[in-house]
Amino acid sequence: MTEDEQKQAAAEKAVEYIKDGMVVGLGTGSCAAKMVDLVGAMVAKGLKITGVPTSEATTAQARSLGIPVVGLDEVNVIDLTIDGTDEVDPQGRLIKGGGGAHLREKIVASLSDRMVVIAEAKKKVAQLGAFKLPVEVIRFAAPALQPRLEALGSTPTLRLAKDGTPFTTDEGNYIYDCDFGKIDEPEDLALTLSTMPGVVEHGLFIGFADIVLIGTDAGVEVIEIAGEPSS
Ligand SMILES: O=C(CO)[C@H](O)[C@H](O)COP(=O)(O)O
Repeated sequence: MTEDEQKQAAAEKAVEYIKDGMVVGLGTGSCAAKMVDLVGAMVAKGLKITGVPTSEATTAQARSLGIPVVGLDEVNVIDLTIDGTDEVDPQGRLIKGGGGAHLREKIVASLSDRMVVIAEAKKKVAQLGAFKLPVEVIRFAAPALQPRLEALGSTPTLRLAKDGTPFTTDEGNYIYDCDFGKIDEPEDLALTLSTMPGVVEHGLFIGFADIVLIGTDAGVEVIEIAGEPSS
């Protein structure tokens, strides 16, 4: 199976968790986009599914497919969120934010009854940290935060857009991609980053994933994660 086929297989398995009438958090990224396409096909067949998109890109995709989309002012409950990931470890801890949408993604996931994570096989890792941790920061604070992120043991690189200017998130912030090497204590790092003034959100998702679906050559691996508090 190619990576693309693995993503497609994981997305197809994920939409089996969607029932008629559900409010569904719609993730961001190439794997999530395949899931959104499938949700669009379900809506076209007559299922009543309402989407809560996690980015402007996903909002545009969902609207183009005829999926009714709402903001957080219009929903009380999000039944299920389906989203991709950049890394997932055996405890279901994630690094997200490769697409720069982890702020909205984490908010939507935190409001959801369940989070289903979908990915191709290479995203499953023994230990988090080969993927640089995205840390979204307020622009005003960016120059001051670079040395502070270095002091935590990382090499932070300001993410740039294709034109060489700083990449700006949907919320108008910057992102430092932080190379921490292997992350021994993700919970401690998550807490440290969350308490730094100027840091808006980091890409560590701990305690969010309920089910992880990994597309592999042997089919979709279904990993059920035992519940723990999220951070
Ligand atoms: O966190 C994300 C966006 O902020 C994505 O879910 C993550 O980057 C995975 O994307 P892809 O499926 O394209 O590899």
